[in-house]
Amino acid sequence: MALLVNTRLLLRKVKNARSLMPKRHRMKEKWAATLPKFPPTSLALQHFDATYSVQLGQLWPSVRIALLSERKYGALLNTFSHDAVLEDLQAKGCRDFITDTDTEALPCLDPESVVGVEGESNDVPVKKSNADRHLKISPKIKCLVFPRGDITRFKPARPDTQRLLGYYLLDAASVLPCLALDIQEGHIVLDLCAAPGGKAVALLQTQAIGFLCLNDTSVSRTLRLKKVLHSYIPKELLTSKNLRITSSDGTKWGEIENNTFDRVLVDVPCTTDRHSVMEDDNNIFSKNRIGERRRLPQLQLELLLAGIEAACPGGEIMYSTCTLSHIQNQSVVEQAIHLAQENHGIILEVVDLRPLTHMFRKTFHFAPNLHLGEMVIPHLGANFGPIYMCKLRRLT
Ligand SMILES: C[S@@+](CC[C@H](N)C(=O)[O-])C[C@H]1O[C@@H](n2cnc3c(N)ncnc32)[C@H](O)[C@@H]1O
Repeated sequence: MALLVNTRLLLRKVKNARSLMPKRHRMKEKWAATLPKFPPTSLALQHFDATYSVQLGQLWPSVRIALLSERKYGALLNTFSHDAVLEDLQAKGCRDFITDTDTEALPCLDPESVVGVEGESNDVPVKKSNADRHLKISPKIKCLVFPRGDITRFKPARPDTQRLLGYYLLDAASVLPCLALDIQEGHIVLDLCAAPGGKAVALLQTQAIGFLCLNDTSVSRTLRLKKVLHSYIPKELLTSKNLRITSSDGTKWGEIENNTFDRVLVDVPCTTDRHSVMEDDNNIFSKNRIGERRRLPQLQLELLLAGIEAACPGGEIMYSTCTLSHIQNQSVVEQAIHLAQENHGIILEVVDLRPLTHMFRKTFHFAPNLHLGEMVIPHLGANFGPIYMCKLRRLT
């Protein structure tokens, strides 16, 4: 009898101890022998330690700590909702980081407008635009954040009388590519990898889009995207007059519909660094996804090239990821600029986003001196990102 009681006690202790363990060690009903020796989160961290310590140098230890700590969210305000959500969130201490900016103009931009690309392919010259000192930012997009160092969590949004939710929770830095895309009245816009739809909801807040094409190759994720749209956007704006939703392979888009769109968002699949070091589920560093991970830069390049072809001459393309990886960020952009010219005769310039980083420097930490594009790097005081973005303009 005593033995039975002791065993029960022991089992209860093990159960309690398990609930205190990090998520990766809490695999449901699995015996220790079947747990992977190196869980994907450890493999991801090993990989990042090896590559990012070289790439980011002295910055890596602080970025690493932030990546492994609780992330910060932003509440993208749904301006279609009838509830007084803005006032409510402001009363809780949040501020709209988009309107509450440093209005002081960017002091001086270096006059250099044509630069070489860093790395081995330095023979490819990249034309950089002369930066607009004052960025045009849609006054309709609002994203609320708690102050620096405050990691209060947002409550889930509630539906209003029309069943529309008041805000969409996301990494506040992922609104930046949407702001920088600079949607103007009547623009025809393509979001090539759109699911689950956070950025699409942000783009629609501008209320300026003439026609929006949303695409994602995954059928299940496209269904999620449709659900998200119905939870945030009034149904009269979700008709075939304004919107098309498809589940095609985005790499083939340029062959079907080229020279068409004023603005193209290419928010590609990537190693999703924060997820990869925190969650074992659906982790691209798991052993059975090695091939998929190795193919990512090629897929990203093909998607960006398709987006470039889909844009019209004069149109603008935003490439974005949520990884710190140089190979998935700057290298992809460099190669795309080169191949667009070689294979399709398309000449591109890189749009200087320094006015944007200057404007939002109170809210985000940006990587210093990036040669191509801009990147929000995680920081304990403002734990957003990583988000990389690079904007291209078609000159021909
Ligand atoms: C980073 S997520 C996009 C997130 C989305 N933009 C948002 O803001 O919610 C990348 C998406 O690319 C999609 N994807 C992967 N390969 C693709 C392809 N060949 N064509 C189109 N979409 C693809 C994935 O299904 C995934 O939903």
